[in-house]
Amino acid sequence: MPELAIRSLTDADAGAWDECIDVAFHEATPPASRERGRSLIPPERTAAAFDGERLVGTSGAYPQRLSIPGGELPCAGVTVVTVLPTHRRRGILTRMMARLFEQALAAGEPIAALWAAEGGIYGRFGYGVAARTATIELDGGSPPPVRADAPAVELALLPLEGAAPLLAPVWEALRARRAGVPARAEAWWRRRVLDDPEHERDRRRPKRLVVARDDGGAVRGYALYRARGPEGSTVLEVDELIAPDPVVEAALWGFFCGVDLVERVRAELRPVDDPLPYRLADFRQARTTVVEDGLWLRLLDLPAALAARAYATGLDMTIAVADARLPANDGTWRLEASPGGDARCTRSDRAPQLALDVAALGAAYLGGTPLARLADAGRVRELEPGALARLDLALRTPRAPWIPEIF
Ligand SMILES: CC(=O)SCCNC(=O)CCNC(=O)[C@H](O)C(C)(C)COP(=O)(O)OP(=O)(O)OC[C@H]1O[C@@H](n2cnc3c(N)ncnc32)[C@H](O)[C@@H]1OP(=O)(O)O
Repeated sequence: MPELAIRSLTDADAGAWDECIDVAFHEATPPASRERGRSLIPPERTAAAFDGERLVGTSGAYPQRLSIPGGELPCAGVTVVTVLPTHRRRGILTRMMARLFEQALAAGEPIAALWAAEGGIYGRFGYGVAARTATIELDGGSPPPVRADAPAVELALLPLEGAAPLLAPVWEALRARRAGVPARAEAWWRRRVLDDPEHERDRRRPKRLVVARDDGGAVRGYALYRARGPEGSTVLEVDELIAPDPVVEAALWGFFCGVDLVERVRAELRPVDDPLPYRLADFRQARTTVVEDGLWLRLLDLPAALAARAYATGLDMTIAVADARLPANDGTWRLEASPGGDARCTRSDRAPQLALDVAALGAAYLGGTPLARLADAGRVRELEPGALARLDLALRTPRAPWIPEIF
């Protein structure tokens, strides 16, 4: 049997790369979308696995900046992980992931994140579910959100083309408010968010953009949405509704409550603590129909990642972390933090007060998964009474982390 080799993608391999992804995901991606998919991953951040001359596996990483509590961190946004069905379960993903970790660390990315195609794949590689997402549905023609203070915003429908500079500041404001949100480059806006090729519509109508502008004309919030379904049972699918100012957000939801000839409004990828039900006169008017895993997070450089985030309380704690795949993370760490200030994470000889594996720490890192929940699931061991509650409090954030897009 020929030896397996892993190397970066070259132009000559592009066709086989696209084909491998289509076969593994059971898709038939049109050429323009294939090219676009490749164009956003720097070639040196790709890994193609070869069995002799044949390309049998793909993986890549977007160099992202992910918002974390109190700031942001460079992050490897892992994507297009596939292995041909003829070559599965021979360790190809395992080898690609080891290479990806090495490259991310070399690029100064202390964390990696991904969306998982299946829930059973990535825990073994040290990823934990750091941000979950919810689907919310409303009946068409529902009463709008109740607010005492009427918003001084004007709603306008705008063309998608050229909208990126208007929307980017709103996205940035969201990143300052919630952890888990990747920064978007101009090309990402243009090619991933605002692009609307007909072959990708999946029987839905064109993507539309509604913005909320303030008195000065600045865009303070926006929503991208589409209609689906036959006349009489049209569903408006809200792809993205972003408005860090709660009053502006209420105005945009009011827009969706008021569109005529709509049976239902469905918004996927909402935060799990979406305030919408609390805005409505009838709490049950907004139905949360699905809650599922969203962003899986992996600490690659554990001390750098833990020192980079802000903590809600002061802390001086010793934690034992198990990490079989990245031994530099494995062992006992002392985490010192002042509330809202600097943090330090250093190796320690002291007896650990808490023990967990790196995937559980990844799940808790953005503040979206209480350690107590992980402890109840048998994933965290409290070795000194009170340690669990203290670390839990320090990791807590006012809002749940949110990943509003799949990458
Ligand atoms: C971020 C993303 O892109 S998510 C997309 C993931 N890709 C897909 O779902 C496409 C279809 N599936 C595939 O292409 C492949 O089956 C992959 C990529 C999921 C796995 O690739 P493989 O080369 O078969 O994985 P590999 O042989 O390295 O397996 C490593 C371990 O993970 C386990 N594993 C692999 N895939 C799965 C799975 N889908 N569910 C549960 N366990 C899995 C293996 O059993 C193995 O376990 P072991 O270490 O105990 O022996």
